[in-house]
Amino acid sequence: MLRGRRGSRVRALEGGPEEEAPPAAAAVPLALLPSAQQPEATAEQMLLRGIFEIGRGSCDVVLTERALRWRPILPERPAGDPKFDLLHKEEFIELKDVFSVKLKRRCSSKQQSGTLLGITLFICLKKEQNKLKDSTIDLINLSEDHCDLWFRQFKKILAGFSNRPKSLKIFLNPQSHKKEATQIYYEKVEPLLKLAGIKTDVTITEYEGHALSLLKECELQGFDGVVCVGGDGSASEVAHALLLRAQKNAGVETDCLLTPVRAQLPLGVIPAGSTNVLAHSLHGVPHVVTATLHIIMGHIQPVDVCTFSTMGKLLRFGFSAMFGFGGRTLALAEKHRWMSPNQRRDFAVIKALAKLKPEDCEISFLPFKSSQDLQERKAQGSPKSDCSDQWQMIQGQFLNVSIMAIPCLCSVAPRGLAPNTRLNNGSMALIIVRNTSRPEFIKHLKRYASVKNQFSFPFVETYTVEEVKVQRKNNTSGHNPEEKNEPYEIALDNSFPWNVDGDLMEVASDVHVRLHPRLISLYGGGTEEMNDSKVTCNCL
Ligand SMILES: Nc1ncnc2c1ncn2[C@@H]1O[C@H](COP(=O)(O)OP(=O)(O)OP(=O)(O)O)[C@@H](O)[C@H]1O
Repeated sequence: MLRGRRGSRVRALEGGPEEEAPPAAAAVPLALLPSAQQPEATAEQMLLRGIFEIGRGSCDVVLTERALRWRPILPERPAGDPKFDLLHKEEFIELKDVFSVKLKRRCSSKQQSGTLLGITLFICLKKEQNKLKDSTIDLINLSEDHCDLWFRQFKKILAGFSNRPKSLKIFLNPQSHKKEATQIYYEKVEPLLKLAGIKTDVTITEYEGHALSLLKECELQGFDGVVCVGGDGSASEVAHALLLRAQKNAGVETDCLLTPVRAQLPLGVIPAGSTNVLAHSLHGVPHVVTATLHIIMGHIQPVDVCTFSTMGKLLRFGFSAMFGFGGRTLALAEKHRWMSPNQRRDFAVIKALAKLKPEDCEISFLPFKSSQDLQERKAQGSPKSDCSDQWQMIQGQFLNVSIMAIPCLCSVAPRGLAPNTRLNNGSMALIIVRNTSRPEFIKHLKRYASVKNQFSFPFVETYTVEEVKVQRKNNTSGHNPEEKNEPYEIALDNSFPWNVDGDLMEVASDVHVRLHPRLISLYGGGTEEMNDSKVTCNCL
């Protein structure tokens, strides 16, 4: 059993912003508050008081609306004993960190339910670097009546957390990464969901696009959220499907989509793919138990989403995109699916570097206007819609262009591919890498893994934007007819692949990317800055 030090709170998770019960739940871990701000036990309404054995001794235990507090019961203070205060110090947990309660019984093969020993509380602990961990606290008391009273009170308190899901629709991609998603789900995720009393309905996807086609029609009434177990491709497909469904339900035309409606259900992402950029960005770490506990605790974050359209037609919803080097690397990796995920990623990076070529493009973008900027413009009498004058245009030869609504944390870029973007700051990062020599470009790529700024090169430009339009100019510069290439390589030389959330998107014409603030809610908690992350790409 994991327990806090004497005199301290068992260090548990801080609550998400939409945590509802108990009424006065704090958003900051209490242990971090100055002592004057910590809730006084006396100031809270006491619900129950009794004696339980916790750890090795009997304790005086008090349950209030927001915390469980206990103090060891010690004999009279011996005169001048300095250890007394230390031993007598109070410990506590906040109830918002409790996700399940069970009666604890001695296992017995003969009896159906063994002798009652007490109550077990299941709690969510915060570990280092954004990780969460489940743990237990045993409250030992052999009295059936006593335990029953406390057990019912804990159940009542847990039922008050209305933001926590009670029923989830799960999509699991058995082919993700090295085909371990099924094992991850049944060994690590399902036991925790069961413990928390969450009902599940699992669909194992059979082909690419399966989750999308099911989500068009399937009944979602009665579910509190949808969860995807897989990599970025799967998570993005489910997010896209939820948003399409929301437009259809609201009767919104998806062509010329200016203001899409929000997805109705929150999405949980359990990382089980080759790249887990979405889960990593959401939780600060691609950790299965952390992702599961955020879902169980009902921690929800609204997240910005982009629409990708061409000629007024919606292509898809997504969180991030790249073209140029990033698009070609993915296209090459997809052609070599038979290799292991790491092998094909390294192979594709090296091959794309060997055949590095710029895209001749015109990129127009609408710079991000903060609400303060807009108020100032309004005060000057210019409405928001009148923004044609603000579009800026860049033309040239670009080695790589990234358009990202989320920071895109991943193993090769622990601070993120777009570290200046947040999950819901209403803007996208536009990162443009102009044509340069291969060694200079490699230097820039290597910076993603280091603590140095990857953008401090004269050939890299970054913008904070709301909209981007990409127009590809005739591009024949890359293909040398004297080079002996495989047919797919010639096709790749002439194609214009986009990497949208790790999925290939081939588009013949111009692409319009527009940001939609807080369009979907994802299960996840706030993240701490990562500073000593390990980098796991060794191909450069
Ligand atoms: N049964 C299946 N067989 C083949 N492909 C599938 C199946 N189920 C889902 N897919 C598709 O596989 C694609 C990639 O899956 P996913 O993202 O989960 O794993 P990955 O490729 O290992 O990870 P990443 O996309 O993060 O690199 C998704 O676009 C999804 O639609």
